[in-house]
Amino acid sequence: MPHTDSDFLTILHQDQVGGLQLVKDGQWIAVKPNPEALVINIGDLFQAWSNDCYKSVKHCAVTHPTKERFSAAYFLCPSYETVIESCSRPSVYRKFSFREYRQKVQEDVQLYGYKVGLSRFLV
Ligand SMILES: O=C(O)CCC(=O)C(=O)O
Ligand SMILES: [Fe+2]
Repeated sequence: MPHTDSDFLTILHQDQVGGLQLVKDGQWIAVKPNPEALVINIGDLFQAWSNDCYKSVKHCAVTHPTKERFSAAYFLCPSYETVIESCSRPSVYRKFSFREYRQKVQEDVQLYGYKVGLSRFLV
């Protein structure tokens, strides 16, 4: 399922089977598996905090037809009370708490079946 992560940063490890894909310049590309390396994904909060300077990457994990794949993800999130606001002006997004963000994501998924994400918080 293509998505962006609703956190600040994701630290990811995938084994040699691979399967992680991301969108670059409008095209899906496979992330070359390297069991010796960690993949660092920028999340939605990082994007908002940087005022869109850094983008939360759209990605997904696809399974191999015959080989089992293993991946482990660590989601770096602030406390729910943390207010996300960029110090750059003009600000692309209104300030919001992580709690508010998570609630909105959950609400949208329940209502529409998908995450709307940061565009809900555009100024
Ligand atoms: O399994 C993977 O390589 C990615 C998993 C992922 O994107 C996620 O859990 O948010
Ligand atoms: Fe993800």
